[in-house]
Amino acid sequence: MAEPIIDVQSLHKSFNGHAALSDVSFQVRAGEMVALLGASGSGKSTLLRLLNGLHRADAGTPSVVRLLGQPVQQGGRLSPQVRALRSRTATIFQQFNLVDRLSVMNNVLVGSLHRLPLWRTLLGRFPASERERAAAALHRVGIAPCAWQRASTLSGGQQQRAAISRALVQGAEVILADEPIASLDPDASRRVMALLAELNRELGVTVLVSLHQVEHAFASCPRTIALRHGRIVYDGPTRELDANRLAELYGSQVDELFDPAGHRPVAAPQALPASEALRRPNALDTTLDTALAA
Ligand SMILES: Nc1ncnc2c1ncn2[C@@H]1O[C@H](COP(=O)(O)OP(=O)(O)OP(=O)(O)O)[C@@H](O)[C@H]1O
Repeated sequence: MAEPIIDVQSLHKSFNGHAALSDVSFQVRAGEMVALLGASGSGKSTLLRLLNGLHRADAGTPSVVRLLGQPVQQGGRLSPQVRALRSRTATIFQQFNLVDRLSVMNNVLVGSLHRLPLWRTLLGRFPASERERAAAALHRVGIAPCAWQRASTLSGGQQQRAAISRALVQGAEVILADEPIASLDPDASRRVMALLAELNRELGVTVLVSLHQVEHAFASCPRTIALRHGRIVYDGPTRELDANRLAELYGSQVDELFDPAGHRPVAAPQALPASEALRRPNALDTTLDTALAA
């Protein structure tokens, strides 16, 4: 069987002597879409940050993280491959992490920086192939008409779709999404989750997405890994996580895992007309270097 694309063994992480994660082990295979479910403080963000090397596990523990068959860290020491692995892995954050005053197009082009020579990135001169790739990504996520707007003028759902386009332009093989819908309204949440599921299904991108609410795991993720107080309490088919099972696993915290609006089916992302982006000249690209350097 193929090597897992995410491989976590006996992961331990504490902050100021308090365990945030204890003995966490799991594997994710290429092409899976997995929900990381848990109430507030259960360790979801900490785990995702350990996966991309933004946190180190506790020194002296047997903690191992491997991504795409390469080591990220072991026993609290980062591997030299971390930077290279980050270019093959995209992290999507709750707060989108776009540069507000750059156009959506230029934010998305940031995904291509790891492929380009420094002089091009400093001059903001992106090759036509990268611009076409960015325009296609914006079209795919349904926000092509917004390509030349400032990122700050987009709605939360549109900003999150821009962040996902950046991951597409990057060519990420794995998307680690840290509560990507936590600040979105229900409709935008469903569309963003449907989009992640579409990319997983159609492009084979492996997705690990942390979620507060089980409804979204049901709608989009065949498998759920549930965390409670920093430990895995369930790892299996999402469909087997009924209300009784969740109550058993989470006790009084269970209410946090249900959307008060209830379970509704996920809408397919709306297909919008082709981008004007392909027709636009380079004019705004020159602002990119200044903004990135600031
Ligand atoms: N940088 C930090 N310094 C100190 N404690 C931290 C830090 N980051 C996380 N923690 C603690 O680790 C535990 C797990 O936090 P984490 O943010 O990973 O949980 P979470 O499941 O992502 O929560 P939420 O859903 O609220 O974002 C919590 O007790 C939190 O207070």
